[in-house]
Amino acid sequence: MEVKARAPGKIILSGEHAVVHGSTAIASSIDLYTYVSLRFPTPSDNDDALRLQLKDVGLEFSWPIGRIKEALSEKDIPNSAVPTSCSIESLRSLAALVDELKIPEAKIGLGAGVLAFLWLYSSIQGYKPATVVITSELPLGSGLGSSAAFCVALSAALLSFSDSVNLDLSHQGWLTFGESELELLNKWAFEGEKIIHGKPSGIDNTVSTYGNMIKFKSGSLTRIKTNMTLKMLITNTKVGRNTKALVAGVSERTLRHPEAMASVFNAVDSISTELATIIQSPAPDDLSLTEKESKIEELMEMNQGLLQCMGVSHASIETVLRTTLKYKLASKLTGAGGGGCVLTLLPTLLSGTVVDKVTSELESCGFHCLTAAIGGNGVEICFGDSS
Ligand SMILES: Nc1ncnc2c1ncn2[C@@H]1O[C@H](COP(=O)(O)OP(=O)(O)O)[C@@H](O)[C@H]1O
Ligand SMILES: C[C@@](O)(CCOP(=O)(O)O)CC(=O)O
Ligand SMILES: [Mg+2]
Repeated sequence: MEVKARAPGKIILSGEHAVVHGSTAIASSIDLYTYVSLRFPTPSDNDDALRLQLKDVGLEFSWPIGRIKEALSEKDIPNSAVPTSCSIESLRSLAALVDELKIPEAKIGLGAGVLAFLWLYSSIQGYKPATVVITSELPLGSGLGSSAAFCVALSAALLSFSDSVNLDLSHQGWLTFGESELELLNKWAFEGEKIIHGKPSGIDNTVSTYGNMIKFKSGSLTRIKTNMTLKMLITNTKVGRNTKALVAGVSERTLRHPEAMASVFNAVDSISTELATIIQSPAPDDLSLTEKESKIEELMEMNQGLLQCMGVSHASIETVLRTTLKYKLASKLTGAGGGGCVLTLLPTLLSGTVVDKVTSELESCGFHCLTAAIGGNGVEICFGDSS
């Protein structure tokens, strides 16, 4: 029996970083997914290893299952119903296993993902041999939430073969979880994100779990019902960066300038609140669609300015901002910044010719533009053949 899970990536429309410090943020899922397939060997396979294939980076690892048990020997019997943080001791023992893998220096960021995998696997499934295969449509480490999609899809696949969820194994095609199961899965995914990000707000795993658009503040979500279609151009600067380091940098700046940064976070909170009001306001209300879009553009520019104050912009991001401004289009970074992806609002009345021109100018700078549908389902699973 095999299970396949898929979880979407996300864009943050406003409030990244500030959300880690308690401000409101708005995020939406996108139709680019990470897929995790999980298969247990049959007794005749006589296989006693846990195998992990990371297809996107062309790497494959395996551990005799006894080595993982040994590394986590002080741990209680795994309980998939109780999301548990990885202790410092367990993290140290698992990190020693990951060190042995000799991951190439250029791909060293993957170590954190492998650590999160080992923690989630052993906590939810215990010490059983299995093969786990991961593929993704998301660029890794670019601000589109690949780490969260990885943790959410992994938690979904692992939980679907646990005692903690009750699913119809004969269902054909993609299947969603019930509310309490989603809550459990989201909590496990958050534990994985903590290993990858250090201090995540939880917005990325939450939007990947539930899908659509959400307002998120201090760990709690409000689902947003959109009353307008937002179209965004996503430009990947292809400048690599690491969310953990950027989040830590903002926290250090906050320690150095607590009052100034509190004002910055407060301003971001107001921007996100106003953005949510605009997006949710009834379609034919006193603000026309064009007026709504102009307000959103202004809020995006203001948010970008505040992200610069936090120290997470980058020369490549500034190039995207300048380029899109030539076409009177507003942009902001999305995710952790420091490179990665930039969002540009494409207003409803914008002509296709302008979109083509701005795209080709951005691509001539060496960037990669993509369009992704905003919103859509959160995590889903499929038993058997999921093609
Ligand atoms: N498909 C994947 N295969 C392997 N590792 C992944 C995958 N997706 C995410 N990761 C892990 O997540 C890390 C990137 O997370 P992060 O720096 O938060 O950027 P983002 O979440 O914006 O893509 C990678 O370095 C890796 O450890
Ligand atoms: C910067 C932050 O707000 C979002 C990070 O997103 P990403 O990993 O860059 O896709 C961090 C967080 O909220 O946990
Ligand atoms: Mg991430």
